[in-house]
Amino acid sequence: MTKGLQMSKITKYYAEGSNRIAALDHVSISVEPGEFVAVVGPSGSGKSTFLSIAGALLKASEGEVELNGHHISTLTAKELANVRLQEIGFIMQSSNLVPYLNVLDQLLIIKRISGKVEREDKVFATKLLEELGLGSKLRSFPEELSGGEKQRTAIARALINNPIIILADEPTASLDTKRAHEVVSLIAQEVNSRQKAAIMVTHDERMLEYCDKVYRMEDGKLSLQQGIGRRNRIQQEMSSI
Ligand SMILES: Nc1ncnc2c1ncn2[C@@H]1O[C@H](COP(=O)(O)OP(=O)(O)OP(=O)(O)O)[C@@H](O)[C@H]1O
Repeated sequence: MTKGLQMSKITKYYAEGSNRIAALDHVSISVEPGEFVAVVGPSGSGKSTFLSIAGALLKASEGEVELNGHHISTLTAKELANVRLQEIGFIMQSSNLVPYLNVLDQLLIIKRISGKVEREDKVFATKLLEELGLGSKLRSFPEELSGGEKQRTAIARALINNPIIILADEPTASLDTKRAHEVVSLIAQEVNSRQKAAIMVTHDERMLEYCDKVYRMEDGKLSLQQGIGRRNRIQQEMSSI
């Protein structure tokens, strides 16, 4: 069984008048538990389409998506909604927090949607928030948080259901350089310590140093960028010894 996320020969067509355009063209990628992958590429190259298919928000026209060895391409809408809730953690450009919920409740609402909130859920959520440096902000509302704190809450929310994969769409778009580094290094740390598979779409070249591999999307085609990314760098250093 393949762990993590596997996408095989994914093609996505959109109708454009009487024509169809291939927004994704035979895209294949495998992301293992504990692996943090970046996807870069110009506007319109297919990154959002790719992330939507990886996140079970959009169906591929062709190809297979496997999450921890389970094919998700054949699931019903209801089953897909469940996969999104239980197995995928999303971190978006702006944190998308619910304005009238405090930081702790931002996490517990996710638990409430998936069932009953148990005492251990509260303990887990509190520990997670403390680990992400939000221990003193449990009762704060989004308007009382800095941009970095909002994104850290969003990271905690993405982790609360112990998902298989984390998908981050431009998570640093609304942050200054210092906060951007803090947020992406935290994602990298959590991905590593919790052994999550993670994909981050980014325009920010400075964030690539935290990623194990960097892929480039160009005209719907995805290719691995050699020589960039942490894992590549470690391999290069080892081979030069
Ligand atoms: N719903 C849609 N209907 C038709 N065409 C679409 C649709 N969504 C995206 N496209 C087209 O598919 C291609 C890929 O779009 P996509 O949004 O995936 O690119 P992107 O790399 O995420 O761009 P950006 O960085 O600007 O967000 C583009 O040519 C776009 O115009």
